[in-house]
Amino acid sequence: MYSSNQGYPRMGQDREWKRTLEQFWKKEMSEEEFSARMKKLKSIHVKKQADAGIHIVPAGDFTYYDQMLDTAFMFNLIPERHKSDHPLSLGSYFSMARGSDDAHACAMKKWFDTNYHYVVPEWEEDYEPRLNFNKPLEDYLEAKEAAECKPVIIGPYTFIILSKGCHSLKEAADKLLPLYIQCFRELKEHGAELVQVDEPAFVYEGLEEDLHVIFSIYEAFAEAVPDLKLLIQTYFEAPEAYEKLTALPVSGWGLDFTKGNTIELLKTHGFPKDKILAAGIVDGRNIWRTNGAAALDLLYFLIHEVQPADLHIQPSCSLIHVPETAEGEDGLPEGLLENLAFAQEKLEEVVTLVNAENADAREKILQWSTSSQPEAGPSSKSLRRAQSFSERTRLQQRVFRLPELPLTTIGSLPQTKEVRRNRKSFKDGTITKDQYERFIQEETKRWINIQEELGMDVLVHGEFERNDMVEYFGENLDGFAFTRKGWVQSYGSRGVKPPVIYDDVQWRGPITRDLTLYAQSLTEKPVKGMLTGPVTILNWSFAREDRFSESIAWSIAQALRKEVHALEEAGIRMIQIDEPAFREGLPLKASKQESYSRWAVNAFRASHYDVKAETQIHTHMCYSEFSEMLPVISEMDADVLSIEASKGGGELIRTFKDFQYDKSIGLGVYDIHSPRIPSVKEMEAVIRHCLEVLPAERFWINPDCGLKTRSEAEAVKSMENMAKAARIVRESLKQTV
Ligand SMILES: CN1c2c(nc(N)[nH]c2=O)NC[C@@H]1CNc1ccc(C(=O)N[C@@H](CCC(=O)N[C@@H](CCC(=O)N[C@@H](CCC(=O)O)C(=O)O)C(=O)O)C(=O)O)cc1
Ligand SMILES: N[C@@H](CCS)C(=O)O
Ligand SMILES: [Zn+2]
Repeated sequence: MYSSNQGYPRMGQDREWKRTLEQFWKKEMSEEEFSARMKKLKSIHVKKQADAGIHIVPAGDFTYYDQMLDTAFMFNLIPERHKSDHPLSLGSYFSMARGSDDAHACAMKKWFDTNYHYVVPEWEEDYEPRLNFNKPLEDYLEAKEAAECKPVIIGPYTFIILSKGCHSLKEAADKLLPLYIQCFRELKEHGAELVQVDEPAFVYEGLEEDLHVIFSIYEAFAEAVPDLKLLIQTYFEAPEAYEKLTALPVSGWGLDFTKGNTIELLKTHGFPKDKILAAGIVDGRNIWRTNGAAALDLLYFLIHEVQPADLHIQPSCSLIHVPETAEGEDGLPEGLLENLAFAQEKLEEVVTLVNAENADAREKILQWSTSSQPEAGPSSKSLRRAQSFSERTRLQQRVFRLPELPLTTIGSLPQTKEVRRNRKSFKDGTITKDQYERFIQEETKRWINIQEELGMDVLVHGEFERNDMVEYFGENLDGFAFTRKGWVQSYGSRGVKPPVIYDDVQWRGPITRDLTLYAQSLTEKPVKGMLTGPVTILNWSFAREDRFSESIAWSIAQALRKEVHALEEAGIRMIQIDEPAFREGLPLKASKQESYSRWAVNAFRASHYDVKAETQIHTHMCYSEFSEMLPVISEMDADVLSIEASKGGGELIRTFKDFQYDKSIGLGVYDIHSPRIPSVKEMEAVIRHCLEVLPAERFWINPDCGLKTRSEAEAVKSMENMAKAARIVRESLKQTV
């Protein structure tokens, strides 16, 4: 048996990777120094895995930004707008990721059901990809002296399925096939024996239709590089069409045994003889110790199915979804640390499992947490507002008297260095609570004035008091614990520190009321109260696994409802309950989606169902493909839903129209994740496209997410352009009346 890994966290224990990237972007470091530092970090990650005792260490998982972007760049899928005199320069690479003065960034989407965002590869018309360089090979050559390595690469099916702009799977596959073959040949020539080919898209239902293309791809690989062992890696669910798929001419399969019915599939259909099984036994998506007894049972079963020499034990997916190590996390509630396993601890578990024939190892395994099957907690109920949307909207229009195409923002305003430094000083005790709160108030006041000057119709307080939209609520509710360094990459250099839900969630008292009221006291215009919704708090935390998700979401909703009432009683009349993770939590298998949608909608509605008809409830979602989820989103019954519309907004709105979505829509007219400032014309065009589909009274105008990552100058200029665009359109609407 071998121990193996699929991918290592990139951030670095002290977020060295993030800091290196950001220093380079700020031009505080030369390209040579940047490359040298990144190379060093890459080798440290390889060494840490080898030192943990992992036999087969991945090479190629390290990136400067994102693995899908790397693959697109390697295959020369560089959109024309990002090409420069040196098309293979870091300038082009980061321009694709983050945009540049004259080129908008490539889109970002959630990676399956995770909070990690990948850069969406774009296929331009008639594009002919070519192999610019061989990234897995370069990383393999760098790593192979330090460890036994397995190059990893995103497989062609997944790469194409997650791309946009290609006409057909077949056509794109035909173009990519020779490039993959060249990659594989070069790897083989340089000594690689086994390559991990990530095909997580094999878990999607509907795969059957594509099986003939998938077969033709992998048959071509088998013919072209017969001596190289390809191991297809799937994760996050059991693969579809298991029996047919496992007949592919590859050397092995990586399967996730922590999700879906993978074990049943093997029990029913067996595992193909003489193939490698890379068994994902240690959950790569949570931070809990493995249930030792259950893992041993599974291991005994697998040993009977597969020759030990063909059995690799590994985490269920890449470890980029968990923090690097729990070592040093000594500020947690008593008894919690012993139950935690981050990446390093998970690798130790893998190594111990491989040694399970040794009695000491077995004893150790049996001491790991024995969390039982989840117990039922409170279950959700279907509660909803007493009045229909049309009744509510009539009353609300009388209260708010907003202009056509009302202008607003999504909540957060720039979290500048100064904001973060002040919070750090408060946490370190170098400034007092009073000083910190005064600073936050001053920043809020300054930005209320800026928003007034820019002509926003509905203002926000700016969320300056929040480290993160989930962590902050966790800190102010009972039942959550916080790590010091539990950072997980969210996109590019940005990280989140998901709180740990380890106990019953309870409301302690008003969280957002005072600052929202303070902001409201400074302006005649409405200020939106700003909350993170129950489903998002759940999905972006590491939740206990001895309760069903439905019960936890329901408890969070009960706590948030008290916050909603505290705001309403204080006179706040618009409340936004953000649910950006609502779509992301949707199970990957269609057959499991209905149950999730039911309890997720119930939790969202339970958080506010008994507010007054005049109280306007907003919600916001971002970076999601939710057109197929519109019936569910409509059931959430929010008065206003803000969504991304800057790319293909018109088409998206058409989907809303076709579905007869009847509530208001906030058009996210510009992409906030890029430092690029969109022009008035661009945003005007987006608004006009949407107006071709639905009338103006249905729309609000806003950015596509919060502005916390932007600098003050970028935020002000973009908001100014957005307001100009809205006013131009308003004027032309008046003239056509
Ligand atoms: C909306 N999004 C979110 C997602 N998930 C969340 N949990 N939260 C989200 O908001 N998923 C989808 C998207 C992803 N978007 C983002 C956007 C921005 C960030 C981000 O900016 N992350 C920050 C870290 C934020 C944070 O928690 N900050 C803390 C700690 C700050 C810190 O690092 N302090 C320094 C000292 C600072 C100084 O002296 O200048 C230190 O401790 O060393 C805080 O503000 O207090 C990031 O930097 O990556 C994430 C996801
Ligand atoms: N209100 C939050 C939503 C992010 S999804 C923000 O503006 O940052
Ligand atoms: Zn958002």
